Amino acid sequence: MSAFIEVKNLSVDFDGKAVLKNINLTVNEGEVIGILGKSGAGKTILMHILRGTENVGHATGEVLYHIAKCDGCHRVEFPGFAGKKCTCGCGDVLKPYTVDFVQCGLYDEERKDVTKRVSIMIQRTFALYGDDSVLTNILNALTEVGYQGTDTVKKAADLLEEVNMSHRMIHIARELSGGEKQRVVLARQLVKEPLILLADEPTGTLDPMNADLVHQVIMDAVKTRNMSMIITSHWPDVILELAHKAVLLDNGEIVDTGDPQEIVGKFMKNYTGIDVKKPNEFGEPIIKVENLTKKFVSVDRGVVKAVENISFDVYEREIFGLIGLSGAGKTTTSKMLIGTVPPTSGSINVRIGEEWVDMTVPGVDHKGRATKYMGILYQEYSLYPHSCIIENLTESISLDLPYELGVRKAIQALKIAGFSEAVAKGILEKQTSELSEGERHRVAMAQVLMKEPLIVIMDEPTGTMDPLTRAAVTHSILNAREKLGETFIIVSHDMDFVQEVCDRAAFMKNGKIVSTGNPKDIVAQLLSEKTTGKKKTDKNNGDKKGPDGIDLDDLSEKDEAKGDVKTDGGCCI
Ligand SMILES: Nc1ncnc2c1ncn2[C@@H]1O[C@H](COP(=O)(O)OP(=O)(O)OP(=O)(O)O)[C@@H](O)[C@H]1O
Ligand SMILES: Nc1ncnc2c1ncn2[C@@H]1O[C@H](COP(=O)(O)OP(=O)(O)OP(=O)(O)O)[C@@H](O)[C@H]1O
Repeated sequence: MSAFIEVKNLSVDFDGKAVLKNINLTVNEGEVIGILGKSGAGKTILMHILRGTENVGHATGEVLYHIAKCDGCHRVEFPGFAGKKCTCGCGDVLKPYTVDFVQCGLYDEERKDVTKRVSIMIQRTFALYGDDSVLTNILNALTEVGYQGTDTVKKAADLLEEVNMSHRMIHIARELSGGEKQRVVLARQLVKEPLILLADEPTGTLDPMNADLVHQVIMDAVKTRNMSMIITSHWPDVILELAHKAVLLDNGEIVDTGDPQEIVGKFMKNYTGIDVKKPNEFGEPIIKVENLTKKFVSVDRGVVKAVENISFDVYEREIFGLIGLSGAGKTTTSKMLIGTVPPTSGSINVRIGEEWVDMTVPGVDHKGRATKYMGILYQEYSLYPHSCIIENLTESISLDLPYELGVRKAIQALKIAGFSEAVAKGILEKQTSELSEGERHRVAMAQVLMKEPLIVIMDEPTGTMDPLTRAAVTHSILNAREKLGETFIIVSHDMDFVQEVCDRAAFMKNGKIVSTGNPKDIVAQLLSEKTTGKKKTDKNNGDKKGPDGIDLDDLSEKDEAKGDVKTDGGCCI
């Protein structure tokens, strides 16, 4: 295998602050490299440098793409093709070239020839035309790369088949579930016939079953197309399953490279588990939910029963988990709890002090009396982009405190959200764009905590966290509960987190709560349903294992049966 990319002594800084330090890395033709590292380690910066379509900080060193290129049509192939006839059929012979992304200007043709064949999937961002159908999204992608074949529609259909999305061709993109969106993103990227796929946390916020489906289609594409891939994931299992070689990035430096098993072991060596004791007893009920139902009317799906007749109590100081596959009704439930989505029927009462507040009655004198003591971290959180971090944690959320007190509280809240004291102090004056995705997510968590809520609802709080950061946050949540007596409702796909942090959990399926109890038992129940339908991918041969594995199309039909698509445009009834 020839070296395709060689990164030599690459360093990147922003105004003198180093974020990548002396990186050396080789990616061979068809090789899959997994990058592990804590939040803020520099994974995304490295991916963007390799993508080569934007200037990222101030870079020194070399990022060499060894390629074979046709002088006539500018087609680029792996270096091993040098001396062979051009693959586009133009008749010219491919010649060896090396392009250095550090030296070469952003708009230089030689760089653009290479970046045309580099694809990226970015964490938490579904780069799709939301109002267009899935098919139109792929046709647009073909137009964008200048595809002029007479078989454009067939080509688009083939790509959708490759990512197992043939059954969703005419669906509107924004109405797809997260896992489906990610598969369409992949199809759009495959249009470029990439030599390398840069996958930055492609499945961070998906439930285990959808994450498996996405990994499977990514891996199948990598095998059948003989692409190289660099994948970052905070789930060590993903690296174990997909990568030939792993790299451990820490604080901008590569501290180890080698066999994925060995590197994952090193990454996890400081993971000590959680030693905060959970209490056996809680206070009186603080939330009472009875026969709660929410129906939406959707243009293409008619009436969707997002939540159907659920009842549960949450006790003061309890950490209560809501788990279930994508589309089960968890987010809708949490939005009804905080009062942003009105229920179709049923009741939600929240106790503030000695008084019960009916959350179904709007107005400051009704549900408003409770909502000011409740905080929610949305899955699709956002920060104020034109304010720095300390402003985001104070003025922007109308917290009127003397500056020094604001800073003190902000540092406390950032520590609960998993930042060390030194890092918390260091980021206060930074703009949100200067933080990594995981760091921004944890600032949003701190923003919720700044308002001293009695009840905290967190929707997918660990989606962007590596296991070590997650352990720090688990610790802090348990400590916060012990010291401050807060009550938490945690909606999560992260089964380890649910088991570690929650006192009790409810399993939601098709809008209903099917069981409530000890988090370990509830997680086991969800996972047993997942494994019944799981098909594994082997990184070495791409075969789909498991005679009992069910077909992807079967799974999709199940998704459809449970209404596994979101419709922002749907209205409430
Ligand atoms: N535009 C920027 N200006 C200054 N610093 C930045 C900028 N973008 C990122 N950084 C810093 O660079 C470091 C690495 O960021 P990066 O996004 O690569 O982290 P990451 O490993 O991908 O983390 P995560 O897992 O949280 O996404 C972080 O400390 C971040 O604060
Ligand atoms: N505004 C809406 N209009 C129409 N249908 C909706 C709307 N919001 C949610 N739904 C549907 O309700 C069902 C439950 O969605 P919900 O987001 O609550 O599930 P979830 O369990 O939180 O999923 P995820 O884990 O993917 O966030 C899904 O079928 C979803 O498509």
